Amino acid sequence: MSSLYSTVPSGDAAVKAASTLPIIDIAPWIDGHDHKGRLSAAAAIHAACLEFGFFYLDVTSFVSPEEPEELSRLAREFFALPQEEKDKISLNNQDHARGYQRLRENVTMGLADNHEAIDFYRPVENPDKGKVLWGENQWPNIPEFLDKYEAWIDRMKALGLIVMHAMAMGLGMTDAEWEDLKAQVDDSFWVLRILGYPPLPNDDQGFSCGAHKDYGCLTFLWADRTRGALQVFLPQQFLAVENPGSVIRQEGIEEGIWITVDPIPGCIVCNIGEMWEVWSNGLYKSTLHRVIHRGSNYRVSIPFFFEPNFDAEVAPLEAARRIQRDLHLVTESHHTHKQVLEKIYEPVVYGDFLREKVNNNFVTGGGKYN
Ligand SMILES: O=C(O)CCC(=O)C(=O)O
Ligand SMILES: [Fe+2]
Repeated sequence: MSSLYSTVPSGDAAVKAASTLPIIDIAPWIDGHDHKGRLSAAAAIHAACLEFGFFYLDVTSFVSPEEPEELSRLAREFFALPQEEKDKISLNNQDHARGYQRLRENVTMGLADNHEAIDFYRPVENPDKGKVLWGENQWPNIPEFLDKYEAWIDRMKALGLIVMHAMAMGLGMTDAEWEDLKAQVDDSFWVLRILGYPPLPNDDQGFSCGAHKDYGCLTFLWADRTRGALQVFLPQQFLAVENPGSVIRQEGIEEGIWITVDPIPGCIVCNIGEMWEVWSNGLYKSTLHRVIHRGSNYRVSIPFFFEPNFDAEVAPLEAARRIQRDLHLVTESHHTHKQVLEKIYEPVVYGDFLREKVNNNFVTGGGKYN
């Protein structure tokens, strides 16, 4: 059910091929009767969240392979249009969040990201483009674009609830606790992003997408076959035993290494965002990742961000606290665990957190990933 996968080394000296991200098959959660299968998928997700904050989800039982291929074809058709055509759905026409963003318009930590993108958010009642995040989505005028993407959004929303349920089981939540958590995500304020990456020139020291953590709940990333582009940061603590010689010191962040996470047919890459850090009271960490695409092709990726409801009050879950207390009993003398136990994450209302983030980025001229 869970297997190991080694990624291929990229040319970048700071990247080592040490990836062992698990592949977790969601099938038992699609067919209703395999309780044991569900439990072991839930346990595998729990282990992956403790260790990496990233894993592959095998979705062959849930998504037909042609579906995302078709989305990618539609995305390429849009990105191949003349600039003036693309600018007709610019996010500046709307609430500065929904719409098309030009190549290098997004800035992460002071550097322009070498990608273009279209963003869609959950539609709102009474849209008002003068209000942060409260405008209307702008769809390209390409036959079938809207229908195919809406079908994908519905599918990813359903997957979001499935993975959340599996995570609740992985944390040992009771049915009642799961119902409470479900009520925070059953009207997800989702985001769909369609990203287009021309190759980053060799002499460009920037990034296709700078290092960031996702800020929400769950990210489901479908990407085309391009290899060596997406990189995930693994802190040293998880690598020390396996491969002590390969740890690269990183200035400004923890020690660790960047691994490449290549696409696997039939799988999407799943990672957890900062809201899961709060729910799990830091038991799960959302992980830094970035994109460096230096190949010769135009890369397309389509992340779907399954987020909490806009008004969800996200606070540490009792189930995570139970696990932390158990850990504490096992390792009572261990200083780090004492600190973990004492630190309680501040609750946040997801919509307030998101609004602040978007506002700040707008004021500072920063980007989505700052
Ligand atoms: O394009 C990718 O592979 C990753 C994009 C990403 O991390 C994001 O949009 O948050
Ligand atoms: Fe991301």
